[in-house]
Amino acid sequence: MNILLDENMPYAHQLFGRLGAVRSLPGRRINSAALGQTDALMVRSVTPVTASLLANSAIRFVGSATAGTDHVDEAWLEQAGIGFSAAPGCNALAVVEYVISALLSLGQRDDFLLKDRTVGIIGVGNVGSRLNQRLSALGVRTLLCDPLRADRGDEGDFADLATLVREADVLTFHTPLTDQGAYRTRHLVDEALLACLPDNAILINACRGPVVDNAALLRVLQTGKPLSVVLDVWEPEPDLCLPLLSRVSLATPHIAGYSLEGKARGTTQVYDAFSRFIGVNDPVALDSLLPPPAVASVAIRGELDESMLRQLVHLVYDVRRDDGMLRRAAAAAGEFDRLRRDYPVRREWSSLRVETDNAASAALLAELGFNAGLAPSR
Ligand SMILES: NC(=O)C1=CN([C@@H]2O[C@H](COP(=O)(O)OP(=O)(O)OC[C@H]3O[C@@H](n4cnc5c(N)ncnc54)[C@H](O)[C@@H]3O)[C@@H](O)[C@H]2O)C=CC1
Ligand SMILES: O=C(O)C(=O)[C@H](O)COP(=O)(O)O
Repeated sequence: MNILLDENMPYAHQLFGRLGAVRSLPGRRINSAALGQTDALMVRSVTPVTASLLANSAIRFVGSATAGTDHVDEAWLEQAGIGFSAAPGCNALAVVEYVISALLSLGQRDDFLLKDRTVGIIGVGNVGSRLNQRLSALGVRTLLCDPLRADRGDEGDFADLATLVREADVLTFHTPLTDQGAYRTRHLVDEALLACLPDNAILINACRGPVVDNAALLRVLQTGKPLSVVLDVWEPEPDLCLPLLSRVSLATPHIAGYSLEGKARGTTQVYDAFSRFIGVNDPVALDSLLPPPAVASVAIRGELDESMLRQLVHLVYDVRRDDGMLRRAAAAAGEFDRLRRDYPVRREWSSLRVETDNAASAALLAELGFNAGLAPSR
């Protein structure tokens, strides 16, 4: 069995090596000539998986260690009889932690409390629903927009996008990138929507670059309209529009989902799916792979306020580090992908043990996903 891997998949050599001969390549260099006699291909989001890649290949299975699947022609794979699995939800918590870090950072910069803001979440799937749960635990008012779920009759209070634009202080987008049908998301944020945003609104895109019309966004920012913009994803990638970069509040190189846990879960989910596909029963426990975190525990006292929460959140992950990294490197060719390839180890909140002497704080921290414990006060 010959297996070709995207090089940006932690633990993949170790795991897929149990099933066959493995080699890896940068995702953007995986093309039909590179496939040779490969039987199974494991990609991330930068490799378009289409008929032109696979039509004359021996590939029987494709895994994508990502939540998004807009790079994969799933209909073609199905009619070609090629197995496929993505990794739904693998990095949802990482994106949530990215968004909350961004909001707490902007709150510190602009002197507002998150709990006084209304956050509109567009796309209430794996990321959006977890973001809603954590923000609600923090007492933040949220408004939810997911017309597919609303039309399906899912439980929940769903509003339309126009309501969120009117009523929310923050709009954060967590939809797939789609081009067809009533729910298409390409350029969901266009010039008309941007014009309707109230002054001082916060716009976050951590899903796919083209969900926001980047040229329209630049034009609006150039007029001096006061907006705070957080962009993790760009239109197009890996090319960066430097004038846009210079006008956004936080800019990162498509790493919102790049916690070690998130990337490792992506690998294990496609490993489990491929194992099942070839009839091997060898499930992998994520915890058996992960190293201990650099910062393992911390003790706090008293009631948790937003400033203390910000410090805890940023002890684990601070989006401003990645913003600085991108701004320092952005002008040079190839840096967007290099920053992603050499991304430093980043852990999720669950990796931090927080001991507190306050029962309410312990309960809140546990609800937020920290490894919280109540310690007797001394
Ligand atoms: N920046 C990053 O590193 C990451 C980006 N992503 C992107 O974020 C997207 C969302 O991730 P998940 O929540 O895991 O996906 P998901 O598939 O669990 O949820 C997506 C939700 O968006 C909804 N939706 C679809 N069209 C919509 C529309 N027109 N308006 C409002 N809602 C709509 C769907 O009904 C679904 O509930 C992924 O498709 C991927 O493209 C995901 C993970 C990491
Ligand atoms: O899972 C997704 O969807 C993502 O956007 C990934 O976090 C992106 O990572 P790469 O596939 O570009 O390494």
